[in-house]
Amino acid sequence: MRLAQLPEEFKNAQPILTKLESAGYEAYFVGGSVRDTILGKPIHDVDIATSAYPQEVKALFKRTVDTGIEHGTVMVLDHGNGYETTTFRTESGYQDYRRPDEVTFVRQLADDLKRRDFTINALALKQDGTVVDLFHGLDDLAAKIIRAVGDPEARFGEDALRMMRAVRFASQLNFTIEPQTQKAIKDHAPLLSKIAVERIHEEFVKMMIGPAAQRGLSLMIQTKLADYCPGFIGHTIDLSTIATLPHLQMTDEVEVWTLVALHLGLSYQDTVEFLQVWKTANHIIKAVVMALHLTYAQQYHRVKPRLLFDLDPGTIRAGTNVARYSGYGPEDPNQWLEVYDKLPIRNTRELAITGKDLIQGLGMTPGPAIGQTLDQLVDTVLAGEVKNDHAALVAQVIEQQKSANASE
Ligand SMILES: Nc1ccn([C@@H]2O[C@H](COP(=O)(O)OP(=O)(O)OP(=O)(O)O)[C@@H](O)[C@H]2O)c(=O)n1
Ligand SMILES: [Mg+2]
Repeated sequence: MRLAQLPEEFKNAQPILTKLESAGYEAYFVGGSVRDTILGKPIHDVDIATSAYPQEVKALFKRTVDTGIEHGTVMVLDHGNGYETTTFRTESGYQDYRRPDEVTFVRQLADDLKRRDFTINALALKQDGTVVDLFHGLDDLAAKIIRAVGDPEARFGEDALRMMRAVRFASQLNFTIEPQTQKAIKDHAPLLSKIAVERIHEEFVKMMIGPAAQRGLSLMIQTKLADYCPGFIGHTIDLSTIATLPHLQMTDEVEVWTLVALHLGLSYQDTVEFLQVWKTANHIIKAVVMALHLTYAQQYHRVKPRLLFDLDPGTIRAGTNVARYSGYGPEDPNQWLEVYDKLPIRNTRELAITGKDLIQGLGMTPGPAIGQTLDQLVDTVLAGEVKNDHAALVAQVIEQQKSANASE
C-alpha cells in the first residue's frame, strides 16, 4: 500500500527523515499516527523509528533532548516541533510484567516491529507514503480486528498494560478483539495487578470516552480485567448495567467517574475514597462529587437553584449528561445550564452587599457570622424573596437583626 497524500503533521516531519536517510540510515513513521492516518482519523504525536543509534541521531541534529535515551529515544527539535525519534530496538527480560530488563538497539526494522503490541500498531510508513506491513496489520485494520503481533501470551507477559490497551482500542476504534488474543487476555488478567494504577486509570478513561465504551466495558467484564481494577471486584452487575446504556458518549473524565460512582451506588464519601484509590487528581474528585450531587438530585426530581449555584457550567454539564445517559436526565441537555445562566447571582461575590458592608455599615462583628449572613442572603436572593439590590439587602439584614434581638 502506498498513501497518495500524507497529513500535514507528517509533511512537517519529513526533513528529519530525509536527513537520517541522507546519512545512510533508515527512518520511518511508526505507531498510532500511522494507524490513525490509514483509518482517516486526525493524528496527535508523530513518532519516528530509525536504524541510527541515539548518539548517531544526536550527532546529526543541532537541537535534541534526551527524553528517554536509555530506551533509545531522543527528541529532535525542528521549527518549534519536537519529534520522538527512537532507535530500532528489541526488548527482553520483563520480570515485572511491565518493562523490559534490557533493551538492545538493532539495525533491522523488522526486529523492532515484531516486539510491538498489536498488528495495527506494527505498521511503518516511509516518507514516500509506502506502508511496511509485516504482520497483516492492514488486513486487520480493514476487518476492524485487534490482534496481538505473534504470540499473544508473550505480548501480554511482556507488558500487562497491553490488555487494557486492547479493550481501549476496541472502544476507541469500535474494533473486535481476535479470539486467541482475547483468550490470552482472560488467561493473563491477574497480571494487571502488577501495573501502576495511574497507567490503568489512563487506559480506562480513554476506553470509557471512546465511541464503543459499552463494548470495551463488556470486554473488561468477560475477560475479568475489571476484577483486577481498583474497587470493581464484586461490582460486575453494576458495570454490566453501564455496558447496556444505549446512548453513552462521554466527553471527559468527570463524566466517566460520575457515571461509575452513580452506577456503583457510591455515597459522596465513598466516591472520594474510591477515586483516591484510582489515584485521581484532586480537582477531578471535587468536580465528580459536585456533578454527582446534580445527578442524584435529578434522579429524585429535586434540582434547586441553590444546588446549581454551588456548581459551575462544567459540572452542571457533566451531571446532566450522566443523568441523561442513565435514562432520567432532561430531554434538553442544556436545560440546567439555561436555568443556571438565569440565576440572579452565580457567585457570592455577585451579591450586592459585601462582608465589609456588614461590618462597617451595619456594625456586625468580624467573624464566622459574616460568612453565615452572606450565605443566608444568597439563599434568599436565589429563592427570589429579595432582589439582588444593595438597599434591599441592607433592609433584609436589619430585619434579620431585629427578629434575632426580639427572640433573645
Ligand atoms: N504497551 C505498549 C505501548 C506501545 N507499544 C507500541 O508503541 C507505539 C506507540 O505507543 P503509544 O503512543 O502509547 O500508543 P499508540 O498506539 O500510539 O496510541 P495513541 O494514539 O493512544 O497514542 C504503539 O503503536 C505500539 O507500536 C507497544 O508495543 N506496547
Ligand atoms: Mg501514540
